[in-house]
Amino acid sequence: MNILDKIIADKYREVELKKSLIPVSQLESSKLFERDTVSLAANLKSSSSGIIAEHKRRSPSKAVINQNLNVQDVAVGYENAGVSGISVLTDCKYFGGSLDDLVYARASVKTPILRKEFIIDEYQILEAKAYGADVILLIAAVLDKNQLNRLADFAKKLKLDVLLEVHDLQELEKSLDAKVDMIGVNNRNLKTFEVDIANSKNLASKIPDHFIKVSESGISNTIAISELKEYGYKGFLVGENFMKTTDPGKAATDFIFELETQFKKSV
Ligand SMILES: O=C(O)c1ccccc1NCC(=O)[C@H](O)[C@H](O)COP(=O)(O)O
Repeated sequence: MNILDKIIADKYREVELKKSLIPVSQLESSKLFERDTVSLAANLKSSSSGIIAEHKRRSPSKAVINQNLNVQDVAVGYENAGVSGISVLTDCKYFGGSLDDLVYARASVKTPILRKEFIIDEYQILEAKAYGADVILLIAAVLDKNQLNRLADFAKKLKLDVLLEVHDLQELEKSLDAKVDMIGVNNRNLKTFEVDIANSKNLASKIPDHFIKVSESGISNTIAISELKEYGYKGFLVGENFMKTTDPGKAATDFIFELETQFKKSV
């Protein structure tokens, strides 16, 4: 069993337990459930920085990244830096995140928030809405075509944006009918943890133009972003590169400043 299989097996058990503890009616009656969501896709289409900055305490590939930060400080720091979106990991066992992190981040910023989770059931999409997310992630590696289409439709009905993540051509082809806003190409192979930015470049031409292209993982410098933009990418998910510092907000500010300086020099 690879790590992704383990995460998903645990996730099915976790979701069943949660369903038995908190009924759907309770999620639907939460105050945040009524909130108007903000579109990450719209932000990425406009001339925003394109950076989706992640709150990530630890991960299966890197163990501890940073356990000493307050999620609200991180979210506010990211928003002040001018990111286009904020990604909050809510998985506890493998990433040290929680739905509380999502609520605290939501309370502190207006920037669109992605619930970064291994979604396998509609219940988790209701949770995303009830705890203040604007966007959900669907991972093609762990869902069949019917599940992808069904979960994407469900999220869209709740006015959530959908980022659909693929790693290879087979996963991409299975995803093309889903009514999603963004296709994310993960540069990290979630089964082996190998990271290669070339993955985004290789798949770019296979993604139809009506999807906003997002490149995910292993992005550690602004040169990589300039290169990815030439392949049509509008969004860039960055986690560890910011979170490994003592001040992720400042790291994101410096990164976006460098990106803008680079852009001005090129025109
Ligand atoms: O990051 C991992 O080790 C990982 C392992 C198994 C499943 C998912 C994993 N990461 C989730 C992500 O997609 C990343 O957190 C995100 O793309 C940011 O990546 P990075 O900038 O490399 O931290």
